Amino acid sequence: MDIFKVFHIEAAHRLPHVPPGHKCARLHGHSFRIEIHVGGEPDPRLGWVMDFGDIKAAFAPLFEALDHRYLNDVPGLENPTSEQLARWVWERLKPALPGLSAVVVHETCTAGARYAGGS
Ligand SMILES: Nc1nc2c(c(=O)[nH]1)N=C([C@H](O)[C@H](O)COP(=O)(O)OP(=O)(O)OP(=O)(O)O)CN2
Ligand SMILES: [Zn+2]
Repeated sequence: MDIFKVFHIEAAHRLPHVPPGHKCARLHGHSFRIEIHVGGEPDPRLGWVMDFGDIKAAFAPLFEALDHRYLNDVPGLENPTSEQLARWVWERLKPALPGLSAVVVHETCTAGARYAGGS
């Protein structure tokens, strides 16, 4: 079973390593949608894998670090692509949320990245 909780983050960024003239070199912003997925078997009595509220509590420090920020200024996000953001969230959330199974970052309605550990 895989459960998920969705967070919305407003943030600005620019991509410093794109080719000359690429639009994403310019400062711009997104309403990022971040899905936090947790895997496991539902507890037989409670009927849930874990309380969605506990996912929210675990993600809270990261929400604070990302929401209404210039992502390039956040340590570890100097090149804030969707891929790097998904990995950044995973690495910081996994210790607090051992059942974490995937981090999905929607940068726009049509584009994003999914990270589930590994490469
Ligand atoms: N692999 C990646 N490619 C791009 C990333 C990224 O993080 N990983 N980021 C960008 C830009 O930040 C851009 O804001 C989003 O790109 P894009 O989907 O091209 O944005 P559009 O809104 O213009 O997309 P359309 O659906 O074509 O209108 C670029 N690439
Ligand atoms: Zn962008």
